[in-house]
Amino acid sequence: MATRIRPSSKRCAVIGGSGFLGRHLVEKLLEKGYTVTVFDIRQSYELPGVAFHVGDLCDKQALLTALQDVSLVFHCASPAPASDDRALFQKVNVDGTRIVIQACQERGVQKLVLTSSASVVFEGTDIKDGKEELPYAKKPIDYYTETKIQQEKLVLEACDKDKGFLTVAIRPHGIFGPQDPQLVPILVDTARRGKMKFIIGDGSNLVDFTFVENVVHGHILAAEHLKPDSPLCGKAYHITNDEPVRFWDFMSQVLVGLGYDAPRYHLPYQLVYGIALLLWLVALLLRPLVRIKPTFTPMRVALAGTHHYYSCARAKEDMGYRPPVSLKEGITRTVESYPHLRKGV
Ligand SMILES: NC(=O)C1=CN([C@@H]2O[C@H](COP(=O)(O)OP(=O)(O)OC[C@H]3O[C@@H](n4cnc5c(N)ncnc54)[C@H](OP(=O)(O)O)[C@@H]3O)[C@@H](O)[C@H]2O)C=CC1
Ligand SMILES: CC(C)CCC[C@@H](C)[C@H]1CC[C@H]2C3=C(CC[C@]12C)[C@@]1(C)CCC(=O)C[C@@H]1CC3
Repeated sequence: MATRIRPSSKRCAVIGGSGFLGRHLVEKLLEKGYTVTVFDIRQSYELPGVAFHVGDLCDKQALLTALQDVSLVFHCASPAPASDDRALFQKVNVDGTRIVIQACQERGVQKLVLTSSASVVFEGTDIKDGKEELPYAKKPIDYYTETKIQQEKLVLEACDKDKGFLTVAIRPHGIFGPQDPQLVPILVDTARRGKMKFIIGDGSNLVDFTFVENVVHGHILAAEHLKPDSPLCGKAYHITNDEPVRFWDFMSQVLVGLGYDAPRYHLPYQLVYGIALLLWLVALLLRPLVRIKPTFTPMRVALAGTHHYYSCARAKEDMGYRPPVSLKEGITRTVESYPHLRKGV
């Protein structure tokens, strides 16, 4: 009987490798001596030593081609939460992830590391030092989160030590850092439109913002600790900066760092949430006629006005995780990376 030669454990693929987190992950993997294939719906950069495969992860044949001789797969592709497209989230995050699992199994991939999200347990009300044991949200805050829950379940349930296919899910929260197309750009855009004057609630709510390099570190540690006899198999792990911060202090530090004023005036949380809900309903009703994208969505108001921070004790215990970059340093490096978003530029 012919013996199957297993590909080197340092041959990996990053699905979603053209995105914000994916690109940082690819750069770190290269630095650590991995051979990297990127599979993404678009190619956003070129790097020596990286093989790009442009394709949709819902296309199994394209994935099978990209995953040839790969032993480790990172899956960090997703439509952007802001797209708010229910059918697309279902197609990519759920049906597409099923296809990713099948393709990995058919190609003899040994390890699959999924980028999930800590929001899979968030229902819009306070979470303080949340552990992984919290149940999945029964009422997820949006379609994106609803499909991230299904995606995580699919990947963790696929873990099969007997078949030599091991899976783990990383749940980051509030990723920020250089090249992020969402957090800082949204914030600056809101400030430039004069809408960053208000603090929703009393401003004391604590949140995790996680520097992108720490999230990358968590992914690589998880991949390297994922073995048949390790506790990681089929489990989810919070990866944070382990420094919960007041949501409005974080926003203010970024804004002030870029030359804008920090928000000052307080608005009652329930009032703003109610208005956001109303606007969302109006936008939904008008959708067949016109597409409106309100700044204050109920999801954003909930994120801005509640506590949501998570314990990463399990990652510390099982894989020796410690965040390498402090929040202060992360904010400084992030602010410096956006010279074009400074006030007056
Ligand atoms: N950013 C954050 O704060 C958090 C992110 N996450 C998770 O981390 C992961 C990475 O997020 P982030 O880097 O911010 O997101 P990005 O949007 O920057 O990266 C995702 C990448 O996946 C690509 N992609 C989308 N659909 C497909 C598809 N059908 N086939 C192949 N590629 C596709 C995107 O292309 P395109 O841009 O063209 O759509 C993009 O290049 C996601 O799974 C997200 O859910 C979890 C918690 C927090
Ligand atoms: C999961 C969180 C820790 C990370 C949140 C990322 C984004 C959802 C946020 C980035 C910029 C934020 C923002 C608001 C809400 C949350 C963000 C979109 C507001 C809309 C909140 C209400 C305001 O006063 C304006 C804010 C603009 C920036």
